[in-house]
Amino acid sequence: MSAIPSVNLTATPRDLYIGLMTGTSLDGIDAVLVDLTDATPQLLGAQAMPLPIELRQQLMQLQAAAPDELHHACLAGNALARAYAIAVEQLLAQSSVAPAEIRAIGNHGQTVRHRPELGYTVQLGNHALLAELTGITVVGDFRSRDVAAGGQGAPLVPAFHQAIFGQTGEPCVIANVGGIANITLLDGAGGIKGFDTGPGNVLMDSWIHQHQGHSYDADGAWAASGKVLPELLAQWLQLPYFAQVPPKSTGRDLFHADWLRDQVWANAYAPVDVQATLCALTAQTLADEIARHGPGARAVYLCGGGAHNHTLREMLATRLPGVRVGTTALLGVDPDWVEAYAFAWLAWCCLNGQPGNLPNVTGAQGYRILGAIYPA
Ligand SMILES: Nc1ncnc2c1ncn2[C@@H]1O[C@H](COP(=O)(O)OP(=O)(O)OP(=O)(O)O)[C@@H](O)[C@H]1O
Ligand SMILES: CC(=O)N[C@H]1[C@@H]2OC[C@@H](O2)[C@@H](O)[C@@H]1O[C@H](C)C(=O)O
Repeated sequence: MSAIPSVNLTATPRDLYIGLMTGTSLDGIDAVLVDLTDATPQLLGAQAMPLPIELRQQLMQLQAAAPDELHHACLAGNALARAYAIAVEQLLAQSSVAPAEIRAIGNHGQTVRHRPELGYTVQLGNHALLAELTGITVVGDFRSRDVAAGGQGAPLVPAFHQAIFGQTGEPCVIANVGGIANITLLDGAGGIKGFDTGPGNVLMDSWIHQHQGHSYDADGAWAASGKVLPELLAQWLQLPYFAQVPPKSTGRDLFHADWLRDQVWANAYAPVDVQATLCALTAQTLADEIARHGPGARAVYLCGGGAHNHTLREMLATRLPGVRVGTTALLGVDPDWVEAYAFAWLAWCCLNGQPGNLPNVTGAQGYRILGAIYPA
């Protein structure tokens, strides 16, 4: 009698992670579920959840000095943790995955101050409370260790971009256009550079909100109906940040509504032309830095919400003749989920004792394991 073949009914455990991102646009929570079991990571689920309006207002106020801000920051951190927990619950329900199957949540938190030159960067979000509410291990506070090591603490996505998009075989750029824009220059032979180029959508969002009441310029349609003001653009391009050599990072600390108001108050510009000029500022600063630091780039792959801004894409393509301009969808990852995906990956790095920073990008003294772990 031949032996009955044994069947292994125990499925190999998957290495599942959740990534949570609330970025400088303050538009909402991006949550992704990813499988990092092997060398071919997979995005299994994703969803965006708007931030409750009062919490968004609280967070906006915390971007600048405000009365009793420590108290309000702690309360906002708690409210964020509750909102993150809802996003996690919805993501898991939608994906039919139980919390116990998740190895960890990589939680970026909400940046309210970024002052690496003073030795600190602050991302709110009560990680301990999120671990309590979800019963899942949370890894958070990814930037502080890099800052402690003398780095900018940002951008952190270049290592992830290299890991996931590094096989294109040609020099290319991944450009994340969120509130702030950052680029990763991949030379096609393993070399990586990366830094923040300046404003992405943050000023455009603020201006259209002030003049049209919309939270953003859908597809860049309003900007497309205005004309770029060359003198105003030239004035903005004088800002020292744009001439600074990397490592460099920035945020709402530099690019905010008051800065914009100071720039335009003395002239009766048509608001629509200011919008067109702000769009050109984002495109021009991206193009200038790509030409300066990645002159051989053959393609630019956009991600972040700005990837949906057609006017911005056209302005960028015009300023980079001979360079293909598309989105990371061409590389297999939906541009809306790249950042949250990166923080799931950074949580994996932390739990596996791998460094998450690139010292030549952030300026840190060396590779560091990033993040603080709050076990389930
Ligand atoms: N259809 C669209 N057309 C034009 N712009 C859009 C569109 N959809 C989203 N955006 C822009 O993208 C922004 C959100 O982008 P994203 O979520 O990548 O930013 P973030 O993660 O908050 O910022 P950061 O990367 O700086 O932390 C919105 O505020 C808006 O300006
Ligand atoms: C301090 C901070 O939150 N910086 C963000 C912000 O948003 C874009 C740009 O500025 C980038 O430096 C960074 O985020 C991405 C995810 C990063 O660290 O790579």
